[in-house]
Amino acid sequence: MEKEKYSDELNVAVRVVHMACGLCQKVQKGLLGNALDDDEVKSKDDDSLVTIAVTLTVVVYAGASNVGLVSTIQLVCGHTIYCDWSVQATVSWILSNTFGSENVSIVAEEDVQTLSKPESAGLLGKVVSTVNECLAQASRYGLKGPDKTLGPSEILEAISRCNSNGGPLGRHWVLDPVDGTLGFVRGGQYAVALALIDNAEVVVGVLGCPNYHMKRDRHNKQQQNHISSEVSVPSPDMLEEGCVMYSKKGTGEAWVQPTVYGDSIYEWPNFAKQVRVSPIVDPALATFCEPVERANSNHSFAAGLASSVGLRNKPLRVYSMVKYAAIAQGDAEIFMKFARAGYKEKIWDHAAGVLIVQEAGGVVTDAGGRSLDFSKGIYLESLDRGIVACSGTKLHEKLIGAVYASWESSSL
Ligand SMILES: Nc1ncnc2c1ncn2[C@@H]1O[C@H](COP(=O)(O)OS(=O)(=O)O)[C@@H](OP(=O)(O)O)[C@H]1O
Ligand SMILES: [Mg+2]
Ligand SMILES: [Mg+2]
Ligand SMILES: [Mg+2]
Repeated sequence: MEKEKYSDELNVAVRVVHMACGLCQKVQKGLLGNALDDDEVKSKDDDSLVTIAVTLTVVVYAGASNVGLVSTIQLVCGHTIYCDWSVQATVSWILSNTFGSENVSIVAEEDVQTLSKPESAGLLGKVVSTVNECLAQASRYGLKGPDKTLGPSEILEAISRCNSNGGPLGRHWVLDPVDGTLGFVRGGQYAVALALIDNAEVVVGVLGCPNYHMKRDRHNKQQQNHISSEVSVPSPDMLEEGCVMYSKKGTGEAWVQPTVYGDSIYEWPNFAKQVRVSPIVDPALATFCEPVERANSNHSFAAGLASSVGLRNKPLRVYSMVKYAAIAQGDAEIFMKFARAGYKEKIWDHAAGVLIVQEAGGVVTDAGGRSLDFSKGIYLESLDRGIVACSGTKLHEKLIGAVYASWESSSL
């Protein structure tokens, strides 16, 4: 692939995901209010994950009447939904405005059905003001925002323009405006995921992880800037909590930047640091991550595989595509997801993360060892049982072998 191919797309995608992370962080802060103090924010010993320890649910239950509980739950749902729509509108508007709406096909998670109803006027008002506030920051990221404030119909139009079904031919942007909804409302991990698919191949992947920090590395010699010619590199001790990870197909490289919004010490133009998967090949030293909710992945099947290949560490349960980011920067070696039979995985839940892990040196396949097929529309059709992402081929082969063996023995 020529070096410059998809550079403009990557450039814009990284910037708009940075903007969207700022939007989400503001909404999440509003959602959690002032209930969380600094000492409630826990860092793991290895500094790999930052997790807010007190979930919103606990905050709600502590001293709420049933009426209060119901209204708080409604508030939580409202916040989540308006954040998703706001990000989708923002990304859609920027992509269409930059590349021309006639050239842009976007496959995204949200639609405008609920938002267009008369009873959703209040919610729509919030989305409109949130999007305009975010787009007003566009120039800070080197992007062009609208000349005047967008009205409700323009915002609805931007959201509903993301109604492409993708497919095997041509270019399609793929967007999950907020992935890991539960993580978002619980003050934990979530991601903004944007990818570009060209003729069924993921060619650009960007993962915004507002609560996940880049690996601290005092002696990193590979700080570079792909997004701008100027760059400011502050002291590595002062790293903020959020990051944006990105990659372009065929480069063999994946990069991470700290987020720049809010109180961040960073400013655009931002610096970038290369990420690489973990070198660990011994299963006894490896860590696997998986979805938090049992409803989303079969924890006991994953535990069986883990023990049969000799994994000893406890699983790292993390919301959202941050799991792919964790593999890409070497915080964990394996990600497994085995949804219940009948559930069909959607392309926006994986496209960006898969490319980033692969370009950072990892391997991602279905549980039968086949590549994921992004050519069949919004679903990963014919996915064999689940997804297995590893930091390298040795661990991957062991896990796929274990899936095969467990299947054989269960069908005896
Ligand atoms: N039943 C079922 N099985 C498997 N997967 C499902 C299921 N239902 C939903 N989803 C999709 O999973 C996305 C969230 O995945 P996570 O890894 O964050 O799950 S978890 O909350 O940590 O358990 C989630 O993405 P978001 O909706 O963007 O949060 C869904 O697309
Ligand atoms: Mg999702
Ligand atoms: Mg989502
Ligand atoms: Mg969802």
